[in-house]
Amino acid sequence: MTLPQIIGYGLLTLAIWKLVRRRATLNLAGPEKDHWLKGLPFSSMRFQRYLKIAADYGKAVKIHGLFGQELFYVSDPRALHHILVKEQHIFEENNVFILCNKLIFGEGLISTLGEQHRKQRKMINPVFSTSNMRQLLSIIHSISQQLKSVLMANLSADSSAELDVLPWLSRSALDCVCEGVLGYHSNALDAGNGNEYTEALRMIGFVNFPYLTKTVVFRPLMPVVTRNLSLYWRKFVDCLTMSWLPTQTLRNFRELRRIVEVMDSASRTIFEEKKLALEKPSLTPSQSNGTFGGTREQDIMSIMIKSNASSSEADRLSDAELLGQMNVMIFAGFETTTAAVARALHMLAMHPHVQEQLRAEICDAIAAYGATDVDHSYANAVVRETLRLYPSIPILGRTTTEAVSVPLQFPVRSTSGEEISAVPLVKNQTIVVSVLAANHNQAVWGEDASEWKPERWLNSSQGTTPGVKDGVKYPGVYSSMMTFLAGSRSCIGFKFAEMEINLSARGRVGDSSTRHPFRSSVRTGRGGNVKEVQWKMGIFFAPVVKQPAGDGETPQLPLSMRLVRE
Ligand code: HEM
Repeated sequence: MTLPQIIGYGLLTLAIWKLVRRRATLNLAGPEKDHWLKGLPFSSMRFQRYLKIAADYGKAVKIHGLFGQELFYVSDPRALHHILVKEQHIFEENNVFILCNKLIFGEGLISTLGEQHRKQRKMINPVFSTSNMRQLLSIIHSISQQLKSVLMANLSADSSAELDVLPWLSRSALDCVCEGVLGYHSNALDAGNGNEYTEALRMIGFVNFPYLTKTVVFRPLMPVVTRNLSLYWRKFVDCLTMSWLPTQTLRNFRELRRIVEVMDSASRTIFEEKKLALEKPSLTPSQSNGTFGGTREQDIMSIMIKSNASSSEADRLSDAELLGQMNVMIFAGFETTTAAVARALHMLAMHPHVQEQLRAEICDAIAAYGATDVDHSYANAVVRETLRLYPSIPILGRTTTEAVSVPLQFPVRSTSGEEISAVPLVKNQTIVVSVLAANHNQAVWGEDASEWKPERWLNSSQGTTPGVKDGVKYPGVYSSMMTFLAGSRSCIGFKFAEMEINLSARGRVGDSSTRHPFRSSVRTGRGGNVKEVQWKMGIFFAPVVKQPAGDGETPQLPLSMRLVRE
């Protein structure tokens, strides 16, 4: 055995020992663990399982993770307000999450805690104002048009054709976030024109190769490695990434490291070019177009750099912190929106009547106003309902920094069966926030909570507000749903995301300039097998084709599409 392997196994044993010797502390009812090692089985049926646990045991439940670790699985509205808004400082992201994000993306929002995070939010929040987002509308719209052209090139005039739309939606989402956040033309939709940076960014998504998921095995080791090997930990990583170490996991790790290096070097160049362009406004746009295509100064990073430069010294972020935001935002805004647009198209494909109604509304609006950015209420309803029912990030973690009691809206049972309306937690308790169960909670969304019904958002004008019942609602930043979370660590880019998903989804159904929109329906077929799409739950949801028609693993979304001529 080699030295790095001995150290690796040693650290793993230490981590396992720490986990195994944990005491039972969570006084809550919940399902038995299915497996002594794995806890809850992470099978492809996780979606239904996570909902069933909340339906069977209530909105605060004890579940088990790896090595029997007790997890507080929570979707109660009052508890989530307490955890994410009121006492957020007691419920932080865990060390492993923060440290890994810092190693991969630098010092951006998802890599910082406490005062540093608060300072960053204060600077960045105004950058995502509605007026700044509206400035980006035309850029997103033109990328949506380009997506349309690419899809149309794959369709013949009259007959329908099957098309895996997922890679194109992913490329389009990357172009949107690169243009919107960096002012960088990634040209991902122009498939033959990728450069090293664009390819590296594509690789951090789930569609191409989920390096972040596949190297997850190293994550628990990171705090131990960085703390105990201090200055030498980089050397340790060098050993791990030596080319002669054979396993696939290590190869994935090496590839992730290469991707991080490409991202880091490119974002530094873009950052320097931006600073130069802002310092020397006399340069013409073509002079200021640097290695990566220059900036229009409307993008989020340009606005952020400008506003940072004019803020007080106490509020100002360092260059390293500004740089970190670039990588973090590309990551945070890329596959989350890909998944949401893909899900919206899939839902429209399965509900032709909704698709028809949406198309009619879009065509009517265009006939009446002739504009491309009229607000479409039915399109908004389709997007909202999709984001509610299928949140791109279904569950997320937090850890308590001190012992605390969490109040509940809806009482649950303790381990011994008595009713409790608050849950005492010890320090370092791992919490699983279930966005999924919150968004499906019948107590606030009604008995049809798990049905896809865009109309529920239209009825709100008749006096009922979706997601509010008897004064009880979730604290989410977006329409009372938890998809973009709540409080000071909620999604900072939700307005950007909503705008992009809305334009991408309605652009596929009705189009203002050509009036030759797409129709899609789920494809049946080849070899007599129906291509049934299933959404696998991981860090994000990803569509795959069920066996035997597909392999049940490769992310893809085959739709049958045809052009509709009026
Ligand atoms: C459908 C699309 C999206 C969904 C569902 C989504 C959801 C979320 C969620 C749940 C979080 C909290 C994560 C956590 O606490 O661990 C988050 C954070 C974040 N999101 Fe989004 N997001 C989306 C799109 C975007 C976009 C387009 C951007 C940027 C342009 C963005 C930027 C961020 C950032 C920077 C954070 C970290 C905020 C912080 O820690 O203060 N997101 N997002």
